[in-house]
Amino acid sequence: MQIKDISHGLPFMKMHGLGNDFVVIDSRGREAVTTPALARTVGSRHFGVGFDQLAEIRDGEGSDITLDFWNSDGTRAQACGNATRCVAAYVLGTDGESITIRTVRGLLQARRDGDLISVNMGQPQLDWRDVPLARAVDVEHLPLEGDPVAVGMGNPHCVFFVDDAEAVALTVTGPRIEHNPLFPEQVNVEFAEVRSRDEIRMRVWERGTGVTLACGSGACATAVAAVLRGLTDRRVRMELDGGWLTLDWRDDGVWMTGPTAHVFDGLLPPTVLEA
Ligand SMILES: N[C@H](CCC[C@H](N)C(=O)O)C(=O)O
Repeated sequence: MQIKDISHGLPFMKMHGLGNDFVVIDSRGREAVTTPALARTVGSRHFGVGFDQLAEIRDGEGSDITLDFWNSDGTRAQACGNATRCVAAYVLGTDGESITIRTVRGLLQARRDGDLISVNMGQPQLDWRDVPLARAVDVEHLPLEGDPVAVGMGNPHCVFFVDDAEAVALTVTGPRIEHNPLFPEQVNVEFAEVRSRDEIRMRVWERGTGVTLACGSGACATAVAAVLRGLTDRRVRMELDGGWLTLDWRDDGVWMTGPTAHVFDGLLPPTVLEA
């Protein structure tokens, strides 16, 4: 798919991890093409292809590949766990075992795990400046109703522990928290119901996108928050609206394991490059 001449159309792949869906553009060997306007145009579910995130693959920088993430509102995301796993599956092909991926957040490692793909999403950021938060507060107990935990996974997350995740009004509470002034770069919002020491049910409102069926970095942040609160062990299974992930907070970072799917290959008209 590494096509250099894109004057007649821009090839893309539609992929998803647990229903968290992506347009993937392989720009290795040429200039990157994504702009905020292109992301918004292609990201519209009415007027474009539609996606939760766009992932653009670029040549590696001391890594096998470099990966940039965009939300459907045209903003950048520093991390996207599910897209990282999908792109890893594509680059690994049938024979590859392990690759390194440069992202804004640093160098990530992904590897095949049977039919699944695992990625090390790195260590969580637990200093308020790194999340980032607007002022010095206890990240384990934010001064917000519901007593949430703030966790950075390259991107910011705010994790609420609730009795019943199904009962949460995601579209009401999500945007309210996303735009709370405590989060200068806005925030992804997770609602987690702890079922046992090794199982969590989680639902998510994503910054710049809205309700999605799953969020990999959000799943990592939720697993970390649950460990910090003493609610679960370091390895948990997590049920999201779109399926299951396994999270394991190890000495070298938070590993996330789950399925990936390639849906179809397509060609965007050259006009998207003028947007
Ligand atoms: N779905 C992604 C996260 C997107 C995060 C994005 N909404 C942001 O602005 O940080 C994941 O699997 O990690």
